[in-house]
Amino acid sequence: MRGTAQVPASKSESNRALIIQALAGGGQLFNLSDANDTQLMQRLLQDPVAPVFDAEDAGTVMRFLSAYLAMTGRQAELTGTARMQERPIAVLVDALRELGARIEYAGQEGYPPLRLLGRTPQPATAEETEPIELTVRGDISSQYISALLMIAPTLPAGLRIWLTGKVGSRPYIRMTQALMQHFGAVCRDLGEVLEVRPQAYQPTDYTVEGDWSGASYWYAMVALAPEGSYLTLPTLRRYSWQGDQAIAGIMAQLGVHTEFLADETLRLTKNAPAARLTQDFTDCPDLAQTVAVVAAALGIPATFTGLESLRIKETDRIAALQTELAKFGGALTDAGEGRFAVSSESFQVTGQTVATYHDHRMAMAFAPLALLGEIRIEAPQVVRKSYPQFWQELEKVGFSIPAPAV
Ligand SMILES: O=C(O)C1=C[C@@H](OP(=O)(O)O)[C@@H](O)[C@H](O)C1
Ligand SMILES: C=C(OP(=O)(O)O)C(=O)O
Repeated sequence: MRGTAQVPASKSESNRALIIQALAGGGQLFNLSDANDTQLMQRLLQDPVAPVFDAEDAGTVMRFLSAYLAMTGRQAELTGTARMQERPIAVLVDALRELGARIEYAGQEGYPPLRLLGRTPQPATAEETEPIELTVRGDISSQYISALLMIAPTLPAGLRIWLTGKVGSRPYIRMTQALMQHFGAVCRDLGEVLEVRPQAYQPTDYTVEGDWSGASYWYAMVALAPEGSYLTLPTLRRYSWQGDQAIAGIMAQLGVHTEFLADETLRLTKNAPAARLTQDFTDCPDLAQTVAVVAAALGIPATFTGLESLRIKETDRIAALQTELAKFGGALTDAGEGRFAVSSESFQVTGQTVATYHDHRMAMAFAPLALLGEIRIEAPQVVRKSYPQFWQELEKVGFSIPAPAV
């Protein structure tokens, strides 16, 4: 395999930039993602009177818009797919209520859909200058914290958030802070405490970086490709705000060498892999599926930790991985105390059909197995959530993807 693959623009950066741009009242955004999650955010933000906002299956849209709409005092219903209605949101709703938002659950308590009923302005604190203090758990989703941080500069006295529990996806919180800062709003990060003073966002231009989570599938392909393979990936930065840049270090152990030919041109080449892998995914949960499939396919025994949030994403990703890996002779076994073992016995790719469970990452994580044999992917259009051009890019580097026989 040799060639150049285009990765999409980061949907995480895009969706933050869109919310902050709306709060800043201007600034131009370049290289916005064509992901459905971003298209959706853009559309919904442009509709000032919609009575119902449908976030579909986009976690960032659901969480960031809840905070944005609630704090701008809008009255509307916020809903999503059947799966979105199983993804918890109580931590964010509780916090927004403390900030004066009136929110009801339209269905099950603690889950979307939400009914936003407007906002009672916060009673001034004794000292007008003291920020409102919130305690927010960080062990369910970092998106609640990002959502609160982005609206924090608009609060009359700002916000101080005390984080409790094991904070997962921390780099996404740092990405939020970096984008806020880019638009002129400072967030003090004291580890357990995040503090934002009232500030005005400045309309500023921003060019979104390529998506490192999307790049992970290309790393996987190089890991499974024959000796002498290489790939070039444009738009990825040496100094990224995305925690999923961790894929470079992880894949170094699975035999992929990363080199920047220029600041935004990445070259991946094939190397010898290590004998085993131990990896904590607390900071980068979206990489777990990619790495699990590669380790199993290469027969490299691996121990994974930090997978707690996988069960509440687009699907239960642990169950989905277990079922699908088993079709090839791979396994993801719960070893207790938060540890999972990836193993495989005579891993073989012989035309199996992979179910995707409405999860873009299931489709993309298993696609690289096509380097080892024929494989069928069910509902391949799921990739539109984050990487609509994924299959076309595969064809460009030489994969043959015949239309399925009906
Ligand atoms: O803030 C973000 O852009 C994201 C945060 C992560 O979610 P959690 O914080 O729920 O782990 C990640 O899995 C998701 O794909 C995108
Ligand atoms: C978990 C994901 O997205 P979200 O939570 O934003 O739906 C993802 O893209 O893998």
